[in-house]
Amino acid sequence: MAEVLVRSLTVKTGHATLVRAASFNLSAGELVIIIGENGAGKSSLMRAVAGYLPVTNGRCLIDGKDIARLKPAERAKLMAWLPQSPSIAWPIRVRDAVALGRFPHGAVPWKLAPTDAAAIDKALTDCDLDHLVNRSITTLSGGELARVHIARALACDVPVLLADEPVAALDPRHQLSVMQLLRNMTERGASVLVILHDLALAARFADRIIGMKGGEIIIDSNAVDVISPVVIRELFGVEVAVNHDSGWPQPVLVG
Ligand SMILES: Nc1ncnc2c1ncn2[C@@H]1O[C@H](COP(=O)(O)OP(=O)(O)OP(=O)(O)O)[C@@H](O)[C@H]1O
Repeated sequence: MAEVLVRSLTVKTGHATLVRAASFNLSAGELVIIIGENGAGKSSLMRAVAGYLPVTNGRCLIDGKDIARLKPAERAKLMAWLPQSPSIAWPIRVRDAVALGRFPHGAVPWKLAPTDAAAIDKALTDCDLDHLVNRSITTLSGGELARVHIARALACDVPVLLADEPVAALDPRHQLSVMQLLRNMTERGASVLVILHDLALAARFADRIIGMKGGEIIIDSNAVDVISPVVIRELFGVEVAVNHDSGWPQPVLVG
């Protein structure tokens, strides 16, 4: 279990400010979802939290330790980051690609401890990849490959998971099952931060939703507060009607 505290985080590159004074908490057992228009700064914020983008001002702490000061090996034991467009350059088998997720625990694919093998097998099954374990990743469809990357992140089995649009390439059934997997992780105590463009999925699964615009956090609240016509108009410049019949706010584009 781990807690992430982000305080007044600013990221600048050249003359551009990608993230401006962002502050939020990600506690153990929480699923927090970031939404916002293209270019709002969501990925930049997540990359900075993950320690892969230099922070200009502010701090990002994990259990009180400054993430930027952690050695990569220490950080990898605490936090997994699934980028928006992950890539593995070699034509390796699906199972070996997922096994890469066990590197932070000292595993190598040709010498897996029983705990490593169990984590890999569970991630493969959870991501509906059992029938593809021996396929080369270069032969997979876009959605199948996306599920391999998600499985690799799940196999890390670390306290904090950051995932940048993990379900964008998935069909509705796999979108729901992956979001449910993330929810299950939080129920076991993990802290999960996800970027999503699907507002209905965000509303259904999030404990909190962070709305970003122009590099700033505009709102950080529950789904009912964020998925409202006023806030969605401010964040995205579109009109929505919101239906609450299913127990969570479901936005529908209107006009
Ligand atoms: N190295 C850079 N130099 C200049 N501008 C950059 C750089 N990296 C990112 N940006 C800009 O910063 C802004 C935020 O980018 P970011 O990738 O964080 O957006 P995002 O909210 O994740 O968008 P999307 O929904 O399209 O993935 C964008 O306008 C992008 O063009």
